Amino acid sequence: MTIPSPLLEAHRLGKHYDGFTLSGVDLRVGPGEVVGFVGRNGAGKTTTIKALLGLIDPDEGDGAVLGTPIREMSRKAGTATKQCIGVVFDTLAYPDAVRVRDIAGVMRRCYRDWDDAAFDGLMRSFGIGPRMTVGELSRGMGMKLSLACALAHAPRLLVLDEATAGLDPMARDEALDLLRGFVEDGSRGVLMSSHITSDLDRIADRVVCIDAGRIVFDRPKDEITDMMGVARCRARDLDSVLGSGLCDGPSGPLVLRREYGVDVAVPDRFAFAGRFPDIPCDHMTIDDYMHFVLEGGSR
Ligand SMILES: Nc1ncnc2c1ncn2[C@@H]1O[C@H](COP(=O)(O)OP(=O)(O)OP(=O)(O)O)[C@@H](O)[C@H]1O
Repeated sequence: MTIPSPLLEAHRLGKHYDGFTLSGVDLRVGPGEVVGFVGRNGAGKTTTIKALLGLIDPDEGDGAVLGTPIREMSRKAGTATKQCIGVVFDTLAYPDAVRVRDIAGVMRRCYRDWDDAAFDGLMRSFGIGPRMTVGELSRGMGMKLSLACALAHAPRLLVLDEATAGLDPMARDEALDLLRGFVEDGSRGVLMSSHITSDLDRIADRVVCIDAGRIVFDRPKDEITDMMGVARCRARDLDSVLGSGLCDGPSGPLVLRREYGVDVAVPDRFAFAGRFPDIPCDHMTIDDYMHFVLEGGSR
């Protein structure tokens, strides 16, 4: 089976700032994929995204977006590629006095494949009138405007940095449906950084976690949420649970000590339940798994 060319890829990407180093970052978004990019505040998500989009120069490594090398993204070769990328950061890039309809006017001139009907339809469904000014939009409405702009120029790749942060639960549902629909034909992809891991539980195909500038896991989401479990053990169960061989992850067992007992990450919760029917084993969320990887120990 041939692996389709990635829409976005980074190899050993690095960037040094005073007090922070991004190092050895590998990342890939394939056609048809929604990739969730998670990590604590200051872990390096935005730095990675900016390096991929040519907004900052990486010090090490390389990568490509829609086949264009990332070091070309800020040059002439990147201009055509940028026509095919939709980017949403968590801040609005438009001045307060500009009306929504005027933004569409500017976008129409910037993007070859800009689709007025798609933009108008999205704005209607988001409840944002064309005469509203940017200054009149709430944070969530601003996010919706950015998302509509990103989607209405028919991109092949969407890069979203905390784009669902300001949305209420209903609007988030709507935005997640749009993103799922966006990748449905199998040719387009989404890279989405988010602290709202429940959004990623719902729509991500893969989850990549960065910590202190390094990738700490890159796993299919279903492997975490469908297969893995959190065994709620008492201290006296620990030796038999860890000795069973049913809790060994890629780098050994992952254990989190709690006030009431010990949580153990379980790669296959069905096998665990068969062997230890009396020990409660909950399904794992992305949040749980991040806690295990970022804060857990081996015992
Ligand atoms: N231009 C810059 N100059 C110096 N340091 C910077 C610069 N940009 C980012 N940093 C530092 O790089 C680190 C990573 O920042 P980054 O914005 O990539 O984190 P993040 O994972 O996106 O965080 P958050 O979840 O809070 O948005 C931080 O310590 C930040 O202070």
